[in-house]
Amino acid sequence: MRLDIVSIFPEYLDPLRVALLGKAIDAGRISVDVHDLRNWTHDVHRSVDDSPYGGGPGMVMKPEVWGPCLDDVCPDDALLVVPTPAGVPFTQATAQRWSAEKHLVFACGRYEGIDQRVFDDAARRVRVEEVSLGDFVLIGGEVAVMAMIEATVRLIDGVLGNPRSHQEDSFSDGLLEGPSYTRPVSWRGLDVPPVLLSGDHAKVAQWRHEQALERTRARRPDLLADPVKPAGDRGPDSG
Ligand SMILES: CN1CCN(Cc2ccc(Cn3ccc4ccc(-c5n[nH]c(N)c5C#N)cc43)cc2)CC1
Repeated sequence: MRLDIVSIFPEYLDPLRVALLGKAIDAGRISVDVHDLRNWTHDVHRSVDDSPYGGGPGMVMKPEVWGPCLDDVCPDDALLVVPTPAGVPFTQATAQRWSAEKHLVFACGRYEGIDQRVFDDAARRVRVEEVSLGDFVLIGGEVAVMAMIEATVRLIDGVLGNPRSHQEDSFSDGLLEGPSYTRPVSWRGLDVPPVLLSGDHAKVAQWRHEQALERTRARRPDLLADPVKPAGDRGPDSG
């Protein structure tokens, strides 16, 4: 998988080159190129933003800068991902779907966002997905992009040391995973649940499922509430 990321703070993406993702880059399983949007500016001040039409707070990022940048960075067969608070929710199913892509391009906005015409124009030749990391407001797209990339790339064969790790992810069976334990068997007066020491794999599996259900009921009843809702990713046409 090829990843291209555009930002006015390219150094913000440096953590992508650490640990497992760094190993995946070194192993050639993924390539990561980060582009400084200001390289596509035209003026001495290297301006990337301007006041919003119709008034309102803050500034909006200029189409005359983003357009030429995406013309250069995003080929027609890539998927262009735009993190935004107004996007379709990013979920494990989104990550699963994206993990099959050959080329992802991420547009990291700042200020109050990017002129909408940038994506309306891009959509004339590439697939565009405007996606939100969650119901909270960040200052820019970089943190969201790093989370989305990590969630997506870890699903690519060979990136995680233990392939079973993501096969038993939270959400993969629709439930939160239950508690985990390791040595020592007793710690500060707290003991590991005896069933985990029993060696009875069927009982361990049953107990873990019960714990997952109990935790999901307590913390995420919404995951259990609507059996009619489509189980997986509703994809880019979900409006
Ligand atoms: C008058 N209007 C003007 C717009 N604001 C909304 C608004 C728009 C952008 C920003 C800052 N920002 C800029 C680029 C960018 C990308 C992603 C995210 C982001 N935040 N939270 C997520 N889950 C995100 C993701 N993924 C935030 C971003 C902040 C607030 C309402 C009032």
